[in-house]
Formats: sequence, structure tokens, C-alpha cells
Amino acid sequence: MHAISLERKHALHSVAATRTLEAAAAAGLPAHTLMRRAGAATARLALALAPHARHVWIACGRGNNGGDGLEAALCLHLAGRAVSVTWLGEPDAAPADARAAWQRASEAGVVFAPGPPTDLGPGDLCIDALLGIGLSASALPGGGPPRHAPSGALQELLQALRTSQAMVLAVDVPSGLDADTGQYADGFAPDSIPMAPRHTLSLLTLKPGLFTAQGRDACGSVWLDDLGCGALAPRATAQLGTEHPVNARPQAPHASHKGSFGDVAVVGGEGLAARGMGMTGAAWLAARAALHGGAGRVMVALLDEGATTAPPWPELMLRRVDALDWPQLTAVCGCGGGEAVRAVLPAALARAPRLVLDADGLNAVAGDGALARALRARADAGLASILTPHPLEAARLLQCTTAQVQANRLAAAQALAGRYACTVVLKGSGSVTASPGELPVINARGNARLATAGTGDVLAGLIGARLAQGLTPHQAASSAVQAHGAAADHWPAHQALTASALAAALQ
Ligand SMILES: NC(=O)C1=CN([C@@H]2O[C@H](COP(=O)(O)OP(=O)(O)OC[C@H]3O[C@@H](n4cnc5c(N)ncnc54)[C@H](OP(=O)(O)O)[C@@H]3O)[C@@H](O)[C@H]2O)[C@@H](O)CC1
Ligand SMILES: Nc1ncnc2c1ncn2[C@@H]1O[C@H](COP(=O)(O)OP(=O)(O)O)[C@@H](O)[C@H]1O
Ligand SMILES: [K+]
Repeated sequence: MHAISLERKHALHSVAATRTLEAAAAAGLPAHTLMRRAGAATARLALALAPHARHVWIACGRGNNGGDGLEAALCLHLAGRAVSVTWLGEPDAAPADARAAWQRASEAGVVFAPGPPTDLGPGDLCIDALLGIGLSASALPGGGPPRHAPSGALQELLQALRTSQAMVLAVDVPSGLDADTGQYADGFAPDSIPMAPRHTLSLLTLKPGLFTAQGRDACGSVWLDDLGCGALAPRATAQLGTEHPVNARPQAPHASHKGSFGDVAVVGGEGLAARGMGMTGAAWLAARAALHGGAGRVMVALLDEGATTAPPWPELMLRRVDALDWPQLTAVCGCGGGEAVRAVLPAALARAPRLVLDADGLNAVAGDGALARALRARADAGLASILTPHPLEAARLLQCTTAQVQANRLAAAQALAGRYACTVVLKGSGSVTASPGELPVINARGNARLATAGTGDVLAGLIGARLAQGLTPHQAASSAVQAHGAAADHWPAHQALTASALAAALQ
């Protein structure tokens, strides 16, 4: 068992892949072995997390997730801990593994109670073994009419886990969360983020939904125990994090010059005169991030007719769009681009060998079939493209709703990558980078301090810098997303995180 470090990459497996592994592992082991291992692992982690708990309360559901909880109760009881269990199951209706666990726990004298002890305090521990990967998919948003609604008893136990002052350890997955998508099933989403610390012990595999959408808030710290079956794991569904260098310009040769690190041109920043909304700041932010991200030369082509302002940073060079030498550039197109960016896109799509398309550049493609076809054609011409939509922009590109994108972020990013034959970064908590033929990467770095205007422009600039320095689109995008998130994670608590400061902090 180990805590999941975000400093290195990890394989992620869908529920279906985990079920395949579970079946293969169970076939080679005596009956009930996996559940006993799961219970023992849960008990070990419980003892490590709350060594001084006066009481451990375990909420167990009717299925095998509840069976893991019963096995954990037995181990903790045998270790001399004060344990009580609330079990929603019945021996006659329980699956075989869970029934055996109930029998062993009962015979050993584990205490069963209708609800949690009334005096659970901050030093105590709750274990959430209500629902695991058997959560019915029909209850998920968009999954059709729900077969289940959470019963009153289940709701009460969930509420007790969420309002308890005691730390909560979730077995396999926080109950009600879909382990594939990170979305709660209907009726399971909490009203607010719980105050007590959360831990999640994922069993057999790490699942993608633990790290994207609602997953990060639901899980807290994530641990993995492969139950001794890691060697049987099937092909990964996705990857958590990346090991590409956080600093994309490590140990450059002495005989380098500024042309060795690529030219980035940021094209965007509609002026105030066009529609009464000045967005030139977005272009400067992307340019500054490209500079700090290690690009050799950074140019800015503002979509601001008649602007004669000097660059706010002298390292940045102003260019008119018609003076851009497209074939030599990595173009970052769309940041603050407004309506004006539409006119520039045909040239950018046709001529830029490396293109990062952000914000209004994406909206223009979503609303114009000719631009969409031009984007799609770039792959056949050997031109590299990266799209960086947030969920609303992704929904426009996929002609669906934001809720549908969020319902399965991994699938949405992969669908976009397939549709446009390019790399896609679907932003938001647990950003997903998907590219045709590559394992998608979920980034679990970053936090809500990034939810401030302009951080997306900074990301686009950083991706551009990495693409200009020769990383593949998938590497450039996934490593930049990780570096952007890591910068936010390391941000001093007492210091405001603004997009400008973030751009300057990048390396
Ligand atoms: N087998 C093994 O080898 C191993 C399995 N392991 C463990 O088993 C877990 C998977 O167990 P599982 O398949 O029994 O599913 P589980 O998560 O307990 O849920 C099923 C229960 O929930 C109910 N239910 C479902 N949806 C619902 C909803 N929306 N609202 C309300 N109720 C809902 C459903 O009701 P039913 O459909 O029966 O009416 C049933 O009672 C896995 O996460 C891991 O912890 C480990 O020990 C490793 C080895
Ligand atoms: N809660 C969050 N957790 C992690 N990352 C976040 C969160 N909120 C925003 N971000 C990140 O911040 C950036 C915001 O980008 P975007 O929505 O395009 O903003 P803007 O257009 O203002 O620049 C994205 O990289 C996104 O993933
Ligand atoms: K659970």
C-alpha cells in the first residue's frame, strides 16, 4: 500500500478494466481472499491514520464494498480497537464474499449498531464502505431513468459520514462517486465540502474518476493497495500525471542561441475599439508565460487596429499579423481574440506548423464549418495542433451541453481529439490531455486558486513554449498542464495568485 504521490506518473484503470483484473485475480486464489486482503489493508491504513482513535465506526453497504468494511471491522476488533459497524445488508441477500465476512465478524464479537456513536470526535475515525465500484451506472447523470435512488437509511449514513467531525477513510471510492468519471450519481452529491479530512484507499487499481471532476474533493488523499495483484493488471485506461520534465529547458548545450528554443507568436487581444471590450491583457499574459516557459523569442500580434503601445515587457516583440512569418512559428492563437480572431484563423490554420488554439479561437472553429474542416485537415498535412478548451468551449466544439462534457471528461477530451485529429486539453479540476493514439493523461495538480481570470492564457503560452522547444504535442500539453498546476500548488498561502504572477513564476 502506498500514498499516491503527484510527483510521478501512475496507471489508471476504468471500472471495467478493474473488474477484468478482479476476475483474473480471484480465479487464482482461494475463495474470499481478495476481500480479506482488502479488509486487512483498510484496517492497516485506519490504524496508521488514526492511531489514537477512541472509536472506529464503519458504515457498510449491502454489496462487496460493505464486505470490505466488515473484514476491516474484524481486523480492527482483533487488534483490540473499539469498533462498531452499521450494516445495511442482510445475510441471506448479501453476495457470498460479504456474507462470509459478516459471519466471521459476528462470530468474533464485532459490535453492530443502527448508527454512528453520538460522541465521535476529531480524533476518531469513520470508514465509508457503503458503495464502491458497483454503483449502478443507471443512476449517473445522462444514464437513463435511475434504477436506484439512495434509500433513506443509505442517505442517513452518508449524511453522518459527511457531517462527522471524525476523519473519514473511504474504501475503494467515496460512496456515490462514479469511479470512471468523478461524477456523483443522482442524489449522492454532498451539499458542501466536508470539514473533516478525507482519505480514500483505492483497491486493486487507481480509477480515473478519483482525480477529475468531483473526484479530488471527494477523495482527499488517495492511497492504493493492489491486493497483491498488480502484476495481472490489464492495459491502462489513462495515466495520472506525467514524468516529462517540469522545466522544459534542462541543461541546454552551451552552444545554443535564442533561435535554438523556438519562436512563439501570440495572436490575440482584441482592442477596446472593436466591440468596447479590451482583451489585450490575455495576449500579453500568454506571451509572458511563453517567455518564462523557455521560448527563445516571443512575438505578440495584437488584434487591436492602430495600437501603437510599447510592449509592457521589452523582451516581447510586437508584430502586425501580416508581418508574421507563419512557417517559422509556433502560434498561440485566440487568447482574448474576440471576434477579430476569426479573420486570422484561415492563415494560422493553413500555415502555422505548430498551433495552440485557445479561447475565442476555439469558439470561432465551433461556429464555422470551414474553419473546423481546416483544423481537421492539419493532421493530414503533418501540422501539429493543440486545443485548450474549458468545459463550455469543449461543449461548443462537441455541440453538446457543458453538463454532458463534465459527465465524462475523459470521454469528452478523447472525442474532441478524435474529431479534430489533434491534442486536446480539457481544463478544469483534473485537466485531461488526450491525443489520437496516446494514453490520455489526467493531471491532479493545481487547485481552485487557479480559478482566476487569465490563468488559461498563461497555460496556452506555456504550452506554446514547450511545443516550440521540440516536445511532441502530447508531451508539451501534458507537461505544461502539470507545471501550471504544480506552480499553483506551491504558491505561498499568504500571496495572491494572479495570472501575471503565475506567468512570472513559471519555469
Ligand atoms: N469481488 C471482489 O473480488 C472484490 C471486490 N471488492 C470490493 O467490492 C466492491 C464492489 O462490490 P459490488 O460489485 O458488490 O458493488 P458495491 O460497490 O458494493 O455496490 C453494490 C451495492 O450497492 C447497491 N447500489 C448500487 N448502485 C446503487 C445506487 N445508485 N443507489 C443505491 N444503491 C446502489 C447495490 O444494490 P442492488 O443493485 O443489489 O439492489 C448493491 O447492494 C469494490 O468497490 C470493492 O470495495 C474488493 O473486496 C476487492 C475484491
Ligand atoms: N478548481 C480548479 N482546480 C484546478 N485547476 C483549475 C481550477 N479552476 C481553474 N483551473 C485551471 O485554471 C485555468 C483556467 O483557464 P480558463 O478557464 O481558460 O480561464 P481564463 O480564460 O480566465 O484564462 C485552467 O488551466 C484550469 O484547468
Ligand atoms: K466506499
